[in-house]
Amino acid sequence: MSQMSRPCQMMLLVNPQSGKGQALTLYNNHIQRMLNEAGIKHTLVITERQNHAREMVKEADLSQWDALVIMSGDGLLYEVINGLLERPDWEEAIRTPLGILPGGSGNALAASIHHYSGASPVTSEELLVSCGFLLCKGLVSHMDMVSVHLCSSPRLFSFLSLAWGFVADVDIESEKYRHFGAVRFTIGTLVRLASLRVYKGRLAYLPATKDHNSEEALRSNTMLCKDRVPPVTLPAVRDSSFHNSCHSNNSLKVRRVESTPSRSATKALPGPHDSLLPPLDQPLPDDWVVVPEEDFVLMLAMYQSHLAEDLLAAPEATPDDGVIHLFYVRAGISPTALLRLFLAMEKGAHLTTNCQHLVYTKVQALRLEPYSPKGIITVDGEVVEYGPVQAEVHRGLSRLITG
Ligand SMILES: Nc1ncnc2c1ncn2[C@@H]1O[C@H](COP(=O)(O)OP(=O)(O)OP(=O)(O)O)[C@@H](O)[C@H]1O
Repeated sequence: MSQMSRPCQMMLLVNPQSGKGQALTLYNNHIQRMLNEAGIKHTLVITERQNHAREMVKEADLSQWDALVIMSGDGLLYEVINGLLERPDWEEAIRTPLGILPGGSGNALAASIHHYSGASPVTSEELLVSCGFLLCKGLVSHMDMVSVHLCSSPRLFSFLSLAWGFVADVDIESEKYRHFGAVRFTIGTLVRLASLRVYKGRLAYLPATKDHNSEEALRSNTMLCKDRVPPVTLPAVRDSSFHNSCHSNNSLKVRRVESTPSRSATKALPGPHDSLLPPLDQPLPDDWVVVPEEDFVLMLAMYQSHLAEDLLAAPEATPDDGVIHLFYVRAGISPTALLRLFLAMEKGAHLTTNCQHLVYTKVQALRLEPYSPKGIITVDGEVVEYGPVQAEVHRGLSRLITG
């Protein structure tokens, strides 16, 4: 963790439609004064439509900005990260410190940052104030980034989660309740529990090793991504008003293949090289583990602690631990037992419930091949192309203001 020179020029992107549609009011009532009192100059940018933020950061002169801060749900940060990684100078661009202030209904990253600070859980409004304070402190950590390959869409980058089955369905089906705020997930969970279904597919993963998530591994990535040098001369001041088994080892290694991982079709595109993933249509190397079951209720890959404000899905996760926290729930679990798991998840206690259907393991990469022709896969809560998907973690690739 390093001390950021006080963010002298911050671009604050606010999505006025996020969550209950109150992000601008929250900015005016809480954040503007906090930033002004902390002496942080910021330019307010109100996003006007989908992909506005993505296009803006793709084109922006990043030397003018010490930090890009998002006040919205996680969806806007997802756009910003993918915009940065689409730039020809992606290696430098992705080192721009990123911040988040909760303005959506999920606010998973904001809740994770609050959790990493060691503070006890808080209400939604208190979370905003807490994240505001952490932002003003301006400490920057590394944050893992996961590259995600889909069948025919371009590779994309994820900072939070990859979901299939129950969690993805609840996330998307509950969007119609987003004006209720975080309660939307509870409503969505109850609705989906009433018609619990089984999702068929094949799941495989490359287990995490001590070596790959060691401090040395982070340092080697850090050497590639040296901390951003603050601009020497700052532009003129901007007007801020412009505006268990839970556990695992029952999996079998099965596939044997001749081929070694080759660079996939994305090699000409910006972004880091995925050294662990063969092309999606090719077999996996034999050090991958193929899960023996093919009937699931959910698959959830997490790289931050929180799945939503009040869902501590991966209690052990830290922003730069270099691992994907992989959970899956096997078919056969009763709706009551699944509800119990989600209730326990509010305190991160689901891993100690002795649920025989829940499996948790840490991985470096994974591949999922759903069998059913239709369904939902989400990346950071956004719907992506449905079909085979694979992902690889890049330790500490980006920078996150964690306070
Ligand atoms: N002015 C706007 N009008 C409509 N959509 C917008 C606008 N600005 C941004 N967006 C889009 O809204 C989408 C959702 O944003 P985001 O996830 O940040 O909020 P949310 O959906 O309310 O939050 P959550 O995911 O926590 O429910 C993003 O894809 C973003 O591109």
